[in-house]
Amino acid sequence: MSKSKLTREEALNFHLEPTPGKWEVQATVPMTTQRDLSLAYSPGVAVPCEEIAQNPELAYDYTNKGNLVAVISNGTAVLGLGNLGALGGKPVMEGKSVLFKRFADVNSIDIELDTEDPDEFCKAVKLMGPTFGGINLEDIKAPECFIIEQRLKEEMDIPVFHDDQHGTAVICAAGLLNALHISGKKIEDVKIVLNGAGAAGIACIELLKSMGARHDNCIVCDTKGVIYQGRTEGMNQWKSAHAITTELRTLEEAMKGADVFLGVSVKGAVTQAMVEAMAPNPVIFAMANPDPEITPEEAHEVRPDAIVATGRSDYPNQVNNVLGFPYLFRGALDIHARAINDEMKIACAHALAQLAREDVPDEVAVAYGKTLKFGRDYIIPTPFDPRLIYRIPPAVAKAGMDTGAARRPIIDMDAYELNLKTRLDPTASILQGLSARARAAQARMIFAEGDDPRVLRAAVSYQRSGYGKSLVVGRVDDVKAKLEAAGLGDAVNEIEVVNAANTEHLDSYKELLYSRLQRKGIDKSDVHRMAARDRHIFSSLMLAHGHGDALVTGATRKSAHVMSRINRVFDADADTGAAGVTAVMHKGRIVLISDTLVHEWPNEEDLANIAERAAGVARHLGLEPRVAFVSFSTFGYPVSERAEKMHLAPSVLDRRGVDFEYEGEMTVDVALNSRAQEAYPFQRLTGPANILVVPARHSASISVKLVQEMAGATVIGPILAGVGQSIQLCSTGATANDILNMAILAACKVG
Ligand SMILES: NC(=O)C1=CN([C@@H]2O[C@H](COP(=O)(O)OP(=O)(O)OC[C@H]3O[C@@H](n4cnc5c(N)ncnc54)[C@H](OP(=O)(O)O)[C@@H]3O)[C@@H](O)[C@H]2O)C=CC1
Ligand SMILES: CC(=O)C(=O)O
Ligand SMILES: [Mg+2]
Repeated sequence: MSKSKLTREEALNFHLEPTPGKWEVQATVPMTTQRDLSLAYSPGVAVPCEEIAQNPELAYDYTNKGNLVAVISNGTAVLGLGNLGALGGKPVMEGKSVLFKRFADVNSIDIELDTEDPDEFCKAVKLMGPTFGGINLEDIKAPECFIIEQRLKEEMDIPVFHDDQHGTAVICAAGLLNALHISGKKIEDVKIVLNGAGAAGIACIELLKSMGARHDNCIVCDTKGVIYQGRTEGMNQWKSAHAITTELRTLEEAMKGADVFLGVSVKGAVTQAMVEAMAPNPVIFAMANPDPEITPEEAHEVRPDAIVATGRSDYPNQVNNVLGFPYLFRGALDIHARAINDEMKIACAHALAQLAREDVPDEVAVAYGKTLKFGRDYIIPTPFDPRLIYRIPPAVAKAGMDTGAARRPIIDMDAYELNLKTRLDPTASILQGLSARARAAQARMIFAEGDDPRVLRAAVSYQRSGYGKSLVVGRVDDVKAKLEAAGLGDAVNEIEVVNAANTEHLDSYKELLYSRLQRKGIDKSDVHRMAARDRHIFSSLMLAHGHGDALVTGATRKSAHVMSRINRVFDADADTGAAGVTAVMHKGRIVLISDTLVHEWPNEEDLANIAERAAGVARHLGLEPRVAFVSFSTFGYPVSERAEKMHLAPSVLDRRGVDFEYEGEMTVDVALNSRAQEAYPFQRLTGPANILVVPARHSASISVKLVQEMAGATVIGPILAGVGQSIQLCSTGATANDILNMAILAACKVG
């Protein structure tokens, strides 16, 4: 893991928490009552069973087959790491499964088969056919992968697709189309050197030849060097098909004057001298994972005119099959395809190439923290481009329908595209955007509770993920011991540990504190104790003096206690209009609830302030605010003294003339459900509310915790808004990852 700042510990922790591995199964139907049980299982389940037995096509309607893909491997070519065995490859296969879900809403499970025998492998996969809508073969070494895929394609009636072959080939072709366009060369004319004649290599060169590359212009190399006519060592029929008549014998010789280098071999297989010998404006796709054949830095050092791509996300131009397999299968599943054929793959390559040439939406620029424009450093869309989901599958589906691969053609392509737009979880892009903004902000983050191992892990992640400097308040020896116990011993030299004993600013901190508290019955010795011994106060003083840009605390003490300490230094209280806003995310929906932190029992003016604070947070998160003042009554019924302030709060906002939608009072179902809103045609919200202003802090806490515990919603916050300083409070049950998320919010100054 050379370039990125990921450490082995982080990689292991990521896989260990919150539960071992990377995914779990969830039911999509209610499973609560006796009746649910009778429907989901015996006797109700018998009905769809009988229907499907009569007409197998109905499995696409009554089971999850139509949106379920198996990622199947025997672990014989795990990335570029070699034969790690079936179990050794499982983390990669679990990873592919979650990528399917994240990028194309395809449900996927990984299956690791403990065999290197193609017959056994094929038999196992074929027998599983009824379960799945498609089979994604992964990380199976050549030449067995060719035999396996060919046989399964013949024997199965669902798409069988070896991702390392065709996924890679499709992305490589898309990137190459654009790279050649930029360097002003034609695919028919260029001399291509391919290093690696395995699964990925053979498929790449075949696809490029089918798109116009000339056989005699393509030199293929493997561990034995150039594959030439008459070579006998290390050969197989798939390599032979690409053998050429040539005197060249080594990769080094082949690279002289080459226009294009394609690497799907291993780390470091290419030297700077080889790259130096290439033709003007060379194209170098060093696609080996996790480390490329040559790094972009090394290539550019000797050839500044090169267009360089790798398989990694931490360099520009990520030529990686993650841009292909989710969308190829999405398109194929949506037409109940029998196969993914060449036309579908080529359509995918062209759609990807085309997308990269178009204007990049702002949200992508935000997510990557930089502007992307078609050119040498942007020849292929980035994996987080939100257009991929609605641009690539329609192209694939259409090609499948045009070539007879569809069992159920799509009639209305416009409706299909609209449907694809709604498939992705919007919360993922919100978090992604925040993370990019935090990275751009490079905030010096004060972590007040350096004696807590979760906080220390979050602080190390914050800094190592490139968000900025971590300033940890704690004792140096204690921090060191706790980092060592967490397996992060080397991080003690990276993060900065600050405390009253090692700061030169203690006197000015005390001065500020005294000036604020002298008329509140606090004397100088109290002030010394507070500044020197209370980490929340000490951290707040650091922030007040600009000795850090933002503060995260609250993981070790209840928020009321922490707020009282912060308020010694700042005015973060109800009188000054501060408010706590909690983001609740569930099933692709995000709702902000407020005030979850500051006001105990707000009046209508306070409620209007809270709405304004929450609207500000919503806009920071990229949401257009729609506020509902919620209660147990809707527009005055039932009449109740307790609901009156919720009834009056909208009129306070009317008076203020704010620039966002608001309405109330109403019950939560009316607020969140546009059907329920139809019963009140006069109401002014243009859709379901995304901000709920609740009557009191207890109802805020009850609502958040109820959806968290009952529905398993993801909760971020409370975000402290309206303080003028960036301070975020974690909950005492926060994990290291939750704390990191709060630091990211603090860095973005969301409050
Ligand atoms: N960026 C992306 O999206 C993808 C990247 N890859 C990467 O491509 C690489 C190969 O994967 P895959 O095709 O599945 O694996 P295979 O095992 O099927 O093939 C590996 C090929 O690389 C050749 N090779 C190994 N070492 C060298 C070397 N030093 N010089 C020249 N050739 C060498 C092998 O030669 P021989 O035949 O002589 O043994 C073989 O032909 C991996 O690094 C993988 O991570 C794969 C898929 C997608
Ligand atoms: C990306 C991928 O599939 C590989 O490196 O094997
Ligand atoms: Mg792979």
